[in-house]
Amino acid sequence: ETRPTFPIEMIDAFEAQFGVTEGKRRNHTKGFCFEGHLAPQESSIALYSNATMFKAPSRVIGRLSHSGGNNEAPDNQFGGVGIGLSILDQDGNNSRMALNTLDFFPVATPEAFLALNQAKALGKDAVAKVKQKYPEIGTFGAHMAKKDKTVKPYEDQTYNGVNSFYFVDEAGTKTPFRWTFTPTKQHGINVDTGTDFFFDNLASSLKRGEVSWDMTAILANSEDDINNAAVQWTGEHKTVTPTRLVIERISPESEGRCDTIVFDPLVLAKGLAPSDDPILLIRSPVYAVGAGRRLSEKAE
Ligand code: HEM
Repeated sequence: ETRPTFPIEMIDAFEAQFGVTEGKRRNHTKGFCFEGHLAPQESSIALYSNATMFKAPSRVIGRLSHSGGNNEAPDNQFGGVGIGLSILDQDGNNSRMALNTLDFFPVATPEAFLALNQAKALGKDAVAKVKQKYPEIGTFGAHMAKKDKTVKPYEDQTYNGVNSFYFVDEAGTKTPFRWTFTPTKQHGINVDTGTDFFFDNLASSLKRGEVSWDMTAILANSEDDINNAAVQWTGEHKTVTPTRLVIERISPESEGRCDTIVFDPLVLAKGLAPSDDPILLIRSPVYAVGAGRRLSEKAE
């Protein structure tokens, strides 16, 4: 149970850390829109989920973005990136997803994430204190230190759901899983690089061929921690790839259809359900508070 003011405190912490770009998102601020579709793949998904999006093609409006609240985040330096999807299936149901390039989350609870972000606005000493209180931040830091820091365009990234969800079948049986979107090929960097080349690179990749990801679900083993996003699932896992995300076209936010969409991961059609992961459950009200601020700035 989190206090009602938590989402406001969380958005205030992003604003203290990054400042405000009026009318823009408070996190994942820099990005652009795309449109595309989902193409169903493995019919064995019917064992786990009766979602329409896995049976018939769906339309997608999405957004690719840099993590963090810096609207000038450079494309030519390593950093986290993300993808948001708003999926309209053939029965008219809408589902939303937002994934990023983390292998697991730095903290297990909303309270720890708030403390970490408030500390980042204050400086190194404050962050060191938060790290002492939440040792999982150290585990995460050690993992990130070993990660390949090669700059990759949005279309070459693997995106992870980080939080767990459930597939739900016709009988209501639930199967816990985590998403991982794997690019079906590597496109590489094909344009001049600078602080802003991701849009042009994706435009060029689209001209050369299909830009797509296999949307693979990693099914939980019995010992996996479902409700703790700070714990990575390791070892052998059963997977199923119910569908493929295909990008058709991209547009700047000012011209695209994604800008007013809130990629709230709790908007889910039948066949999918959220886990009890507290990090997942807090995202919905936090994104809503952020959306309230940015959309009212636009309305002024
Ligand atoms: C407590 C944890 C988290 C907080 C407080 C948080 C906060 C936010 C906020 C404020 C936004 C902007 C929302 C908007 O204005 O519409 C955002 C966007 C986003 N978040 Fe999170 N987030 C959290 C966890 C996560 C996790 C675990 C993931 C991925 C696995 C994720 C992926 C994304 C992505 C991809 C976007 C951009 C979506 C778009 O293009 O609008 N976030 N987040």
